[in-house]
Amino acid sequence: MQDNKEFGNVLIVGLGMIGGSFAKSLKQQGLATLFGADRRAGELTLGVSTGVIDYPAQLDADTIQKMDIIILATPVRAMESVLAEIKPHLRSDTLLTDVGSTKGSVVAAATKVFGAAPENFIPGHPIAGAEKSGVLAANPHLFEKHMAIVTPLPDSDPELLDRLHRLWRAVGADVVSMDVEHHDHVLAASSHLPHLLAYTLVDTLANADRSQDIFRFAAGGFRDFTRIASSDPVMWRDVFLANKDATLATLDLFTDRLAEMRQAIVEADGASMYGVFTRAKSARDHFLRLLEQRTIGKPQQKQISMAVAPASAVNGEIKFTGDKSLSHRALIMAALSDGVSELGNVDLAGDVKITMQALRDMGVVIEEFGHGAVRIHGVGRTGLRAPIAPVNVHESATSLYLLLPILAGQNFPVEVIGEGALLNTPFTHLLELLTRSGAQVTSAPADCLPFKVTPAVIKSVSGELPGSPSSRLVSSALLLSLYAEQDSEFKGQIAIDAQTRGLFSAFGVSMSGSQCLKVMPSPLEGAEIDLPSDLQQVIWSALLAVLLPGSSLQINEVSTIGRGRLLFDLLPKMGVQIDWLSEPQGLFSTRSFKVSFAKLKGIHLSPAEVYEYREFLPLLAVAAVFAQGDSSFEGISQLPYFYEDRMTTLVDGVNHIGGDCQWQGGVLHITGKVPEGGDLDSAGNDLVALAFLLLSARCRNGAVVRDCQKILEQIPNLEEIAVMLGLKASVHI
Ligand SMILES: NC(=O)C1=CN([C@@H]2O[C@H](COP(=O)(O)OP(=O)(O)OC[C@H]3O[C@@H](n4cnc5c(N)ncnc54)[C@H](O)[C@@H]3O)[C@@H](O)[C@H]2O)C=CC1
Ligand SMILES: O=C(O)C(=O)Cc1ccc(O)cc1
Repeated sequence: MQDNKEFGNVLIVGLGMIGGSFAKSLKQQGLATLFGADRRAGELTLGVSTGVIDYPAQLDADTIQKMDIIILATPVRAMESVLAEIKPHLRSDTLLTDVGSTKGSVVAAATKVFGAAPENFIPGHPIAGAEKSGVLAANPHLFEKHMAIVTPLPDSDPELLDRLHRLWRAVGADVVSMDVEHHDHVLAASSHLPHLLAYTLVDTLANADRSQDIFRFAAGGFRDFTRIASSDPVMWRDVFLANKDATLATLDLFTDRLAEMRQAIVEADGASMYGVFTRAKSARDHFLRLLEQRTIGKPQQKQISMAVAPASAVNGEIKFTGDKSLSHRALIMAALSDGVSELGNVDLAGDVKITMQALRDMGVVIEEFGHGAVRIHGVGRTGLRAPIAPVNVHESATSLYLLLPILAGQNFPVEVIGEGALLNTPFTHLLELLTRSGAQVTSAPADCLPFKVTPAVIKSVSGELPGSPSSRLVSSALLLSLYAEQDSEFKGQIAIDAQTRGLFSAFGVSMSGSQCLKVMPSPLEGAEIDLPSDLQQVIWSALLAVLLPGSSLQINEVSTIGRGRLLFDLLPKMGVQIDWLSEPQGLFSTRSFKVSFAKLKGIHLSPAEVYEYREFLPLLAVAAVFAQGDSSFEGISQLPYFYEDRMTTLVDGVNHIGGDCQWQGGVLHITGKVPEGGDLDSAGNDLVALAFLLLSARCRNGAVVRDCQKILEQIPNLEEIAVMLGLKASVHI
């Protein structure tokens, strides 16, 4: 027997599917010498012959005393008698653990047997399994990319806890730690209740009249829903005997909801049913994506690049999905309205999905009809419902800026959490805006997420906004003003663009004044709005046509107010010729136009222009790279820091592939010059990536744009659009 293996001698008591899978993985990796004990001798014989264990064993003094690790893998109610057998011979430095599906009962059994749970006993539970049982179902890969929960007790030995973590990691699991009671409540809902429902459903139908036909014509749904009713009956009987209270609590909750569904059917209340189904569908879709990330590997860690070969010409006609920023805000305002809104051409990708999920979690019914058509059943300004879990804005700063002000105006407390880079971002200006208006928001240190929002009276949102406000901060202020007791008056820097005014007026909110803007809080009315094309994509494709000789591109339904003024004011100054094909129409003065190849001229942007067009600076800078003569952008350093970061990444990329951009005294100077091409790193910034794709199309040798995950999340059909326009772009993972 070798004892130089990392985990030494390991004994599995209960060599069934889970114990066998564990043993097989350790044995195949050569990490331990495996012993198996089972009350069924046949399982041990099979265990040896199929290479799951090295030796069959008894729970006698000789065996127990030479073990470094003992893992209990019997059904949970058998563990007490197994512990009693082991106790007399157990060494204090042997790690004693288990894999049982309930934890309170196992701790109670150990306490009963030992007087108090010993320091070397640390319970565990893999969240991986199958409806199979027995050692022949052992699968050494069962735990890979799944979670294993450990529930250390107050006196657990830290060194042995460390060994338990290493043990689970060795079989491929991600280890999480939680307390016993929490474990039993969470698992009662996520695992025990579904098994109870599956067993009961199959049993009900199997004994029903017409049961033959019910099973004969059972569609895929029945099979999916009831797979787990093939699980081991002894194991599951034990689970429900062992986790009685937590299972009853979740079962009662479910029974109440089922009764509500029954009532909805009695009353033919389609709206309620639809609400539950849409919420459940989107919650599950969202949850499945998270699960996929766990099992397939996290996509945000995958590097996605786009290679662009020098392109010839772009031609044809195109209409883009709706403006992202308007989509976000229109959804929120519709959700807060006292009626039903019909929105068309909404961009439902990327960050907008996160906002939508949060609204659904708070009781808003959103119907999707494809191609960006949605119907939203508004709940009124203060009609959101407290979500079951914290509101998660993931990595979307926009969702945070738009949701936080409306959460501040609700009458329930709520926690807001985020992920990734957002967790290290201070939101000082946003918090300042909210708290000085009377909102109650507390944050983690350094103004970072998570935030706790408690109900409070919003007094007024008046005054100057902190710093040189970002577009998001302006939106936060406007949304917050919907909750203010008094009219809000904005002064100074803040210029509310015509699109925003249009959006607010569509929902019945009036604004007056231009220098000193007043927002009168009032109930919102449901609206019918068709959103204009996304302006980033419009400007991107228009510049693509302008840069590539032989191009002629028609772009449909573009808003020509607000930032849409770019098309009238700024681009023509650079030599772009816009041929308007239709008269302005509707709320956003939407028009179609044609744009063709043109020789660009350098441009000088004042600080006011830089502020107004701050979201478009990366695209404008790339246009300047290909323009004749010099360009300069003043005042970038006075913008919120992330605009400057964005431009720094852009400038580094341009210079890296042979362009000529220089910062002098805070002014960005760009000398027109066609770069050679090469590698462009967008550092995960979506707008920089979009600008780099434009840059690549016209470089001498094409280029590869790195780190395109975010832009592909925001514009999922970007590759398709590029190909449709005639751009030679391809995605590489
Ligand atoms: N099946 C699953 O998907 C999962 C099960 N678990 C837990 O893992 C444990 C084992 O489950 P499975 O491997 O699925 O069951 P299994 O039925 O495949 O294996 C259990 C084994 O324990 C043996 N056994 C029963 N009483 C015994 C006793 N007093 N002394 C010695 N051996 C005894 C049985 O003969 C059998 O071989 C259970 O506690 C269960 O709650 C945890 C996660 C997933
Ligand atoms: O087969 C399935 O889908 C399961 O649900 C597996 C499972 C069963 C019991 C557990 O305690 C953990 C996982």
